Amino acid sequence: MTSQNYTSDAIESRVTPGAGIGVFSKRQLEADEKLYQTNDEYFSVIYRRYWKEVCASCYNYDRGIDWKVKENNIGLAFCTEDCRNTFMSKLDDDMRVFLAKVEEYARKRKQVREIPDLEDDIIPDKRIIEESWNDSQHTLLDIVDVINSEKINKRQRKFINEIQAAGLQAYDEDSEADIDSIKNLTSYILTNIQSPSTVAQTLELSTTLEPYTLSRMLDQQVNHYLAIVTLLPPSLSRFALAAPSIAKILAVDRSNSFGIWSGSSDKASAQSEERSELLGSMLVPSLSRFNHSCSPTVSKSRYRKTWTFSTTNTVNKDSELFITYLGGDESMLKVEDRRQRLMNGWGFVCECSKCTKESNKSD
Ligand SMILES: C[S@@+](CC[C@H](N)C(=O)[O-])C[C@H]1O[C@@H](n2cnc3c(N)ncnc32)[C@H](O)[C@@H]1O
Repeated sequence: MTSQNYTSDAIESRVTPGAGIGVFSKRQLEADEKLYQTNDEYFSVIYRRYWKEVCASCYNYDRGIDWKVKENNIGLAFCTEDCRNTFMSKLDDDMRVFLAKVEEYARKRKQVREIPDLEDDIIPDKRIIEESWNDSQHTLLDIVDVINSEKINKRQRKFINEIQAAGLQAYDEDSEADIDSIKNLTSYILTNIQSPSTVAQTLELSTTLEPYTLSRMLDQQVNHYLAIVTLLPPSLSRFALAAPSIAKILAVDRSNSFGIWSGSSDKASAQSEERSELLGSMLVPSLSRFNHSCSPTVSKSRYRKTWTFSTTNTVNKDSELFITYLGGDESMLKVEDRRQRLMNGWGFVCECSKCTKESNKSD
């Protein structure tokens, strides 16, 4: 068993053959049994396009209507004053300064017009990714030194300006994608300040997928991260995560995060997700030990920020429990197509009982 344990008397995490760690029943489970409900700390990002429509505190979304209660200087909106107070009470003055600086910095991205030549890009492999992040760790330590120096001299100012300028270089015509990346990386640091144990849990998760489809995205994320660290007030500089940890969290994020779909806010189902908009994403490490099966035994649903996991049928004691990583209609696909989607999206060959049975039949 690992620290990724569950408080429930019904389930626990255990090692499972071929797929790292999975979630198992500790006793016989009935159909429709609620297994786990969480409001745990997590990393999350509401995509820039939707920031005025999604309450940053409870994720309330009402058909795309803008919320009136706003904290403009940190780029967040709230459905009620209560939600604003709940959210803001968790931020001390230094955190507010940091988030306001990030918002100001992210807004500058919209003014960048220059699009680099996008030809001849490669997909970075594990070695290239590790080298890039490891190399950036030296720069990160230099930045932290500058932040903590009593008086910043001309040379140090120039160094910080260069780091910040590099973070604003466009890699995509869609400036909002860059802003989402800046905000997502900021949420890693914020979570490290507010809940270091969440970061520790996340670093324990396994993933089979690299987070980048192109090397310019890797460069850009390294540049974004270093620029964000320059914005930390001295008192918070010790919370800057080491660059290799950021690389790991990004990889886990890509294969473990749950989408925040507009349709699943008030009644969650795979079908409503299909028809709705993707408002953001959240990574909940305490829910990330469930492996995938194309014939799942557990369904997950979200009401605002609370996730509930329930059984779909009876489950014997000591059985592994599975959710599906695929959307509603995807479960109807042929085994080859399902496996391809899981390979593209999560980087593994699905060996679930349904795929194994169907692939034996088609051989
Ligand atoms: C959300 S995590 C699940 C927890 C993970 N097993 C762990 O040890 O942290 C997703 C990862 O689990 C593995 N996985 C999940 N379902 C699988 C399956 N049906 N077949 C093979 N590997 C699977 C893959 O490595 C995938 O990237």
